[in-house]
Order: sequence, then structure tokens, then C-alpha cells
Amino acid sequence: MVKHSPAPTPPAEAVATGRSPGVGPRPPALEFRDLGQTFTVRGSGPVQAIRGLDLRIDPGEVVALLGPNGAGKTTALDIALGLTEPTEGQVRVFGEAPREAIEAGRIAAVLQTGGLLADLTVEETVRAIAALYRRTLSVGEVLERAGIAELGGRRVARCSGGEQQRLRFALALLSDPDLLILDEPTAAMDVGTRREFWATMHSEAASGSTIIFATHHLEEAEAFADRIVLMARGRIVADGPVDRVRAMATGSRVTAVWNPAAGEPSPEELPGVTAVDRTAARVILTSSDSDATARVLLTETSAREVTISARSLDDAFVTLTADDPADAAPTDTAPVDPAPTDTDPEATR
Ligand SMILES: Nc1ncnc2c1ncn2[C@@H]1O[C@H](COP(=O)(O)OP(=O)(O)OP(=O)(O)O)[C@@H](O)[C@H]1O
Repeated sequence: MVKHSPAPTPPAEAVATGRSPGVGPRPPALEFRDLGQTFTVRGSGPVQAIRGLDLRIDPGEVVALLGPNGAGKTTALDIALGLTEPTEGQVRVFGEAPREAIEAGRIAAVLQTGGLLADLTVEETVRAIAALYRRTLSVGEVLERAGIAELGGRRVARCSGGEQQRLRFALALLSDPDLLILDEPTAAMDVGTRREFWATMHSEAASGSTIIFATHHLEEAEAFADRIVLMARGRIVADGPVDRVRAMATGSRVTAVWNPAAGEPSPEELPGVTAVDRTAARVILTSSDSDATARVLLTETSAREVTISARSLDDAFVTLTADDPADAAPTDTAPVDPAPTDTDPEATR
């Protein structure tokens, strides 16, 4: 888990009033309010890519935007970058319209694809883009920060996919942005390059940048982000710290032969339990914290033959994001599918 440097301590006056002198309260790095995006497609019906999205990301957070194909991740990021004007709702970047934030150099993006000129060298590419800005970091510094200082003289055409992606990252760093947006930045990278890329991003995050990245890889989100926003069909279906969302996505099934006696807790009261089912012989609990559930069952109740069934992370992720969006609460309390499967490997405790 990445540890961030703490936000700068405001002066006492600012603490007392909740405001910084002269500049007002610190606005969120990114805020969507009741955001909606409907695309009109000629020859077919409208496509609702984003529906009623409320999201607030504070400065210094590292947030992974997860979800299956078509969930609306790219559309949401495009709106944050001012590339798409939302059809409903509001978007603010550090309290401003996205275009203003971009003009002020406060937000930058590393997109999956993006024109790089094959015949320029890495350094020439950075110099060419730097010339478009009024003020930038030095070319040497961004190459260093992107981990490609030794590639300055190499032609872009000779760079690997991962190196080209680092070059895009160097370009994004030129304006020394406070908010970095990465849309599937490692999609074209092999495992080793991917690891190196995230190591570089770690140091950016450690210096206090806000980072939002879209990914399909739950493991990548888990390794790098401290918050996951899980989207499906244009809505948020889960939002919270990585451990919490991971627990929701990996919710286990705990079963026991148990008929609660007087004085024992009810199944619903056990820690981590999100759903309770019964068969003639057993009580079946869906739990976000199977260890805690089983511990109380074994130590504080008359339950016996306690079993825990692990669900695969991928299966759980699919279940969570495949829910009917109309039923999915846009909060961090999305339910985990309680349906047990016969093929779960069971471990008896
Ligand atoms: N310009 C467009 N015109 C019409 N429909 C669009 C447009 N852009 C996106 N969509 C549709 O909006 C929905 C959300 O797409 P989006 O690209 O935001 O999803 P995503 O989560 O980024 O998917 P992926 O993981 O595949 O990149 C999809 O149904 C997509 O087909």
C-alpha cells in the first residue's frame, strides 16, 4: 500500500475557520455531481454511458476506477479531462471547470493511445510538447521522474510499448500537475514493465499527487490504490478503501449446523455477515469477514461443523458488477451475491 505524505498543515487561522486565508476551503481534486452522459447513436437508441454519478476525490488520494467493458470508466475520465461535455450534472476539478484546470496545468492525463511521432527521439518529443506550455518543469527532470532519463536519445519508434507509455507519462508531468489521470496505463505492458511503471507512479503518489487510474486488473488496483471505485453500467456499485471493497468482492460463505439457543447472538448479528440463508440442516452465512464470523461462531455459540467456502476473486468481481444497476446502491454497501455454488472448495474448521 502506498503511503502518502500528509497534506500540508494549514496555518492555525485556517484550522480555526476551516478556510485558508484568502483562498477559501480546499476544494476536492475531482467532483462529479449527479453526472449523466447519454450518447446519441445514429441508427440505434441512445446509450446511457453514465447515470447519476456522484463522486468526490480529495487531494492526495490514489483511486482505482474498476469495472467491466462498457462500465463508463473512460467516459467519466474524458469528462474529468474536459474532452466530453456531460449531458447532465456537474464536474469540477479543484473547484474549476476541467478546461480551466487544464489551462492552469493542474490536471494531466496518460491515455492508453496517443500520438507520438515515431521519428523524434524521446528528448525531442518532450521538448516539442514543452514548447506548447508557458511554464514547465525542465526536460531533464520529467525524463528522470518518468524513469527514462537514459532513453533521451532513442527514437520513439525504437522504444518498447512500456517505454512509450513512460514517455506519455513524462509528457503528462511537464506541467507538474496536481491531478494525474491514467486510462488503463499498463494495458500494453508485460508483467515486468508493468511493475516498473507502478514503481515510478509510487514516487509520484508519495510526493502528494492525486492519481486516478482506470484498470481491468483487480490486483493492480489492490497493489497501488488506496481507494477503489467500482463501476458497472454507468453507475458506481462499490466505493471504498481497497480492503473494504476487496472484502465485499471476496465475500465468503460460512456454514454451520446451528440452532441459536437463548442468549446466543442471532446469525444476523455476527461480525461480517451480510446475508443469512437456511437449509433444513445448516445455516448459511455470506460474510465479508469469514475469519471473524467463524471465530464468534466457534467461541461464543453452540454452532458445530463450521465450514468456510472461498469464492474466486474474479467470480465475485463479475457477480458484483453484473448486478442490475437499478438494484445496485451507489454506495459502499453493495451486497455480495449470497448464492452458494456447489463447486466451491470447502475447508472445515
Ligand atoms: N462516443 C460514443 N458514442 C456512443 N457510445 C459511446 C461513446 N463512447 C462510449 N460509448 C458507450 O458508452 C458506454 C461506456 O463506454 P466507456 O468507454 O466509457 O466504458 P469503459 O468502462 O471505459 O469500457 P472499457 O473498459 O471497455 O474501456 C459503452 O456502452 C460505450 O459503447
